[in-house]
Amino acid sequence: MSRQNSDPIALIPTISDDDNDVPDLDGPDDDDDNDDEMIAKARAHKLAQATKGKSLDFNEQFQFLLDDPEDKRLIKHRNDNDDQLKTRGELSNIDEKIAEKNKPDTEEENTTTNTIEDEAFEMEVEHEPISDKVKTKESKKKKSKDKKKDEFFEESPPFNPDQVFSEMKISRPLLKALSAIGLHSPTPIQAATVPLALLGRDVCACAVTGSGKTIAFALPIVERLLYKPHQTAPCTRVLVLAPTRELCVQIHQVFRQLSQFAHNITSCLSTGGLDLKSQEASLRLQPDIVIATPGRLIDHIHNSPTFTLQNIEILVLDEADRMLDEYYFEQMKEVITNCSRTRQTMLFSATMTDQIKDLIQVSLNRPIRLFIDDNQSVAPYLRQEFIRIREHREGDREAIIAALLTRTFHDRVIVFAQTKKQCHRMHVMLGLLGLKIGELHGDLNQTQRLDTLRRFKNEEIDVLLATDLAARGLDIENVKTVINFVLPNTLKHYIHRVGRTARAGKTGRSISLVGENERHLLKDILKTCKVPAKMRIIPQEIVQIFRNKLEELEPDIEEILKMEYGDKMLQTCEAQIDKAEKRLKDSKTDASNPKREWFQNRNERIAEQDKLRLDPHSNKKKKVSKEEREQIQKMKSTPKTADDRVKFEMQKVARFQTRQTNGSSSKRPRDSSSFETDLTIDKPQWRSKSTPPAASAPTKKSKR
Ligand SMILES: Nc1ncnc2c1ncn2[C@@H]1O[C@H](COP(=O)(O)OP(=O)(O)OP(=O)(O)O)[C@@H](O)[C@H]1O
Repeated sequence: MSRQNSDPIALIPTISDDDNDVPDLDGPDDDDDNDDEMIAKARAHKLAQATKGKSLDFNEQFQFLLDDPEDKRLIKHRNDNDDQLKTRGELSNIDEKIAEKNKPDTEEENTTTNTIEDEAFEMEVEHEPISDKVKTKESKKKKSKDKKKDEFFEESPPFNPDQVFSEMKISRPLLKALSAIGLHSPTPIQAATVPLALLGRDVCACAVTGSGKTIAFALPIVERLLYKPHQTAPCTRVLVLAPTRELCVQIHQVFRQLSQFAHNITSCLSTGGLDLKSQEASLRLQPDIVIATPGRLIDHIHNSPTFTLQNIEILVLDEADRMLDEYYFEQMKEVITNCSRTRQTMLFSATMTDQIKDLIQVSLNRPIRLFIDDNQSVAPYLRQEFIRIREHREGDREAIIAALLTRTFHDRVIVFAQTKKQCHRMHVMLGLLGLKIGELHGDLNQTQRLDTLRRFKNEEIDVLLATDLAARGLDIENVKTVINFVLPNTLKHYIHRVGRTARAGKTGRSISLVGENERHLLKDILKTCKVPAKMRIIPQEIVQIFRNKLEELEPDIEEILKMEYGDKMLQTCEAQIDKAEKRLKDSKTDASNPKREWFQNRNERIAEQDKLRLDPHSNKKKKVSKEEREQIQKMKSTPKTADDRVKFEMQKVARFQTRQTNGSSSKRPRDSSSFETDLTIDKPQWRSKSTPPAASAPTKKSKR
């Protein structure tokens, strides 16, 4: 018992004591624990206590989906597989290729597939007692240290968590809009933020994923715009920045919903991937609200003559910690220096880090700290499960994903992979197993990305395979399960990924595959668990069946990937020809088409990109030795095994982590003075409210 207590990730068994088949997450050392019933009961009681009375956070109108899909997991796998084979909705190119492969060309081929499915089915029914088992794992709770009072922040005044929207100082058109969306009472972050934001205060807000942060900033913004002076010339007064295009689209939709009865409020998107000219035309109309990704916004600042941020009254950084990390550092610096100095600034995220103190110190005015949850919490009704991958069994991962999706978690699932390549491969692989799949990552064009999201939202596809592009902010209704093919780079990444489920007071489940090399992050995750995590065990026999199945599919997978590669090459050539033609045409009308400008010159831009690269080999400009080149070539050409593919995924995580721990060479200095210096060199008094805004921003303009 004492050993169990001292073990940071001790297990509470939830299965019968005499079942010796169940491996332990902590390895052979812990296999002989006594499964002490007393402890189990005490912890179950604790769990019940911990989860009691949480409904206060949300409306009573909310539906809590408490029926546990675990209970239904052994039902009718065969029928489900058949159902999944039925096509629904439009098929993309890759889906057509998969469907072609899946077509029963000959009777013989069909029988083989059936036999495999039969085996899988029989195996599961025969060995039902050893099907997936789940053990409970309790976190070792760290006693929270006394939080140091922060010198930069003002403490938040108390707020009333029980009020309804109609009791807040909100105008009729907004109340009508809230009621039309079906919202009646604010979530805690909304109750805390709205009154302060209406007073024009700067805030730094942190609340768990899915807790309604978007409405927390959108509501007071719309309210304030309702009272804009009538006779003034139109100008852009609100800027919301978010890290991904999809998130911007979503925030834009929320603003439109909230302002549906306020006819004089206009908003516009400014994100990459969408048509530049039509965006320029929209921005010329001076919409009240612009929702943007930083890169495209900077493009407009420098190249759309009438667009300026000098009239910005409210600046919101959604996913603020991401917006202020090294990837966006230079761009954010540029945006913030261009914004009016007298603005109100609001920062929101589920994971605020100390890094953003740099910005708070220099750019926020007496900010109020609104931490509804600590910055390491996952959603309250999230059930966290982990599947242990033993050493030398790394190649099981794809088979385990296939087993989970075909046997247990059939729809409303997001699977996260580390690389675009793995996402794409799994799309083909799972498609050949008859599942309805979509992929979402940076290798797709914007139309494909938005189309995949639409199809997942409309339930035309059951499983969304995504990279971290989809990890932050996306609010997709009723996502039941999030699966991590490998654990992500950091705890923060994990919190955002699993936050795609269990949103707005609903339940959800995350399942993460954890190998030996990922145990350190697992321990960090378990330390933050308020509700004991579970360990899911998939019998090795089942895993083997799926491995065999995937091995049989391998030639088809490779063929489809090859065809895809050919198509992609063709598309790239076509795009290059189009670009060349356009350049030729433009050069004839050069005077009317001045070159677009960027805030960095070419060399600065290349140096910036090089610094941000995780993979030094991907730098085409860098001189690579002959041996290195041969090694890269070998790596690319060797047909990869399932183990190799996982290794590749893990390498990416490792590269990120290495850079985080010792990456001073690639990372910018993050001390506050550097940020302050960066921001104040050009504008010594840029935050001073007494100083009127500069007529034009003193930015470096250079040819792009
Ligand atoms: N007051 C409310 N009552 C009920 N539901 C709400 C309320 N406010 C927001 N929601 C719903 O909660 C869901 C999550 O909201 P939102 O996307 O703003 O979360 P978030 O906190 O920004 O999450 P993330 O950290 O993942 O970005 C949305 O579907 C939204 O409609």
